[in-house]
Amino acid sequence: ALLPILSYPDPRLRMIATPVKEVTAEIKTLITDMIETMYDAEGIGLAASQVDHHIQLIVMDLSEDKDSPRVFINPKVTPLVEEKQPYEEGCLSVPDVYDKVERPNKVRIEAIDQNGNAIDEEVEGLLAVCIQHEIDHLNGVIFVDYLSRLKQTRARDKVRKVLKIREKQG
Ligand SMILES: O=C(O)C[C@@H](Cc1ccccc1)C(=O)SCC(=O)c1ccccc1
Ligand SMILES: [Zn+2]
Repeated sequence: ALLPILSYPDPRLRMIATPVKEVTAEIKTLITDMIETMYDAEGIGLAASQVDHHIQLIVMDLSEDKDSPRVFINPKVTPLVEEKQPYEEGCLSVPDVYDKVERPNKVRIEAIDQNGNAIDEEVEGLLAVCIQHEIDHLNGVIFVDYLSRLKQTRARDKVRKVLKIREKQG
């Protein structure tokens, strides 16, 4: 089922996600719904916080054909390089706002997948950028927090406008 995505500056986006103890049937259903919602919203990632479920769960799919979703539960990221690179980021909770954010672009990801198997990978590029963006969501951080006050104000105004247009479209 499609889930409603919370929009900036909704305070629920600032909640801290709790660790997943057991991958229950409910969580497996949530994973399916999040993947469907991510594709519908044309995103490459989605954190459970964005759909008002405050548990440490992320889904991502960077593939061309949108047919290889990845699930990260209780993810931990460790930078593997000192220097940070700028990358044009977007966010499904801040529609139509894109801006450069500096992040380490090579990281180690430790997590578990939906079957409880350990994930321990070194990734770089967009995958590294996206996983850090999603883990930020689990910690109540949104990419606009890294931008100037002026850009944050503009982002709030932009989201208000986009939501009004979407309401009219019904
Ligand atoms: O809000 C989210 O977490 C999803 C977000 C993930 C993300 C994209 C790009 C950089 C960092 C994190 C999106 O999918 S935004 C929309 C999108 O598909 C996109 C935007 C910019 C570059 C590539 C893809
Ligand atoms: Zn986001």
